[in-house]
Amino acid sequence: MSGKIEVRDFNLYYGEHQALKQIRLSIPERDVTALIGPSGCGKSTFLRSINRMNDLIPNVRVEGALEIDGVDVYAPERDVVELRKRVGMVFQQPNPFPMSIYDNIVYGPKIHGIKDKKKLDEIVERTLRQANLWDEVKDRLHASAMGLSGGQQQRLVLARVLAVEPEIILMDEPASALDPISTERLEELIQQLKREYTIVIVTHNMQQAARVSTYTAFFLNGEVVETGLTENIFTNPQDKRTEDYITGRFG
Ligand SMILES: Nc1ncnc2c1ncn2[C@@H]1O[C@H](COP(=O)(O)OP(=O)(O)OP(=O)(O)O)[C@@H](O)[C@H]1O
Repeated sequence: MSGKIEVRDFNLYYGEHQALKQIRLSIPERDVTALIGPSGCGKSTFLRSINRMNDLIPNVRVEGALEIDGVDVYAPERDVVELRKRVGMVFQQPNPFPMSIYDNIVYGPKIHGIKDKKKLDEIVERTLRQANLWDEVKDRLHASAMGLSGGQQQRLVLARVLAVEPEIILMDEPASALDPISTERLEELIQQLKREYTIVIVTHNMQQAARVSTYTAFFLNGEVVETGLTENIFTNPQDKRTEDYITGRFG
């Protein structure tokens, strides 16, 4: 069975420096895949390759195949705007736009041509409910998003991503700037969202990977060393390097 995202012999270079080496990975649909590994091993680079965020960095070159639903993300005819609509992204630091909660969410749908006020209102309520934020903000939708707590901002960013109806959500250490309670809420949310979305999450926190993901890929020095069911990776790793990393011998 092929995955939602299929990666074969994928290489990425920053100028002369090869940051990803012969990546082979199959990422299943409607589930959570965690990318783990020590700092600098290429996790974020790989994540950004999926929605071509690396295109924004000069001198980046890629080789090999990275496909979503069997279509190459790097094909010359690929529409990058449409790609980023299908593949949303949440970063380490919550990054709401400096505008109201409401305007943050309708920003994407408006760009994609939705103008009807009733439809926009529906999108705001639906996505804030999906992000478990509605009850906390429903009385202040027109207040600035900058007044929300960090944890609320991260859920708002997620609602903003959901507003353009993506299929895949990429998360780059989404909880690393959050307190433990906000982290727990975000992890619960990831569990809910995986029924509908394909989620790929980079995390430094191995307990978090174990809690939220079904599949894990272990990266080291730009390569995928091992990939499989999270419980197998954590309890019965096949590669000595995976074992050394998950038992805390390095990284
Ligand atoms: N914009 C860039 N220009 C040049 N080299 C880069 C750039 N971004 C990352 N790199 C290099 O690519 C390699 C992989 O970095 P990347 O950030 O993907 O690793 P990571 O596993 O996500 O690390 P961390 O966990 O610290 O975020 C590193 O050697 C890094 O220095």
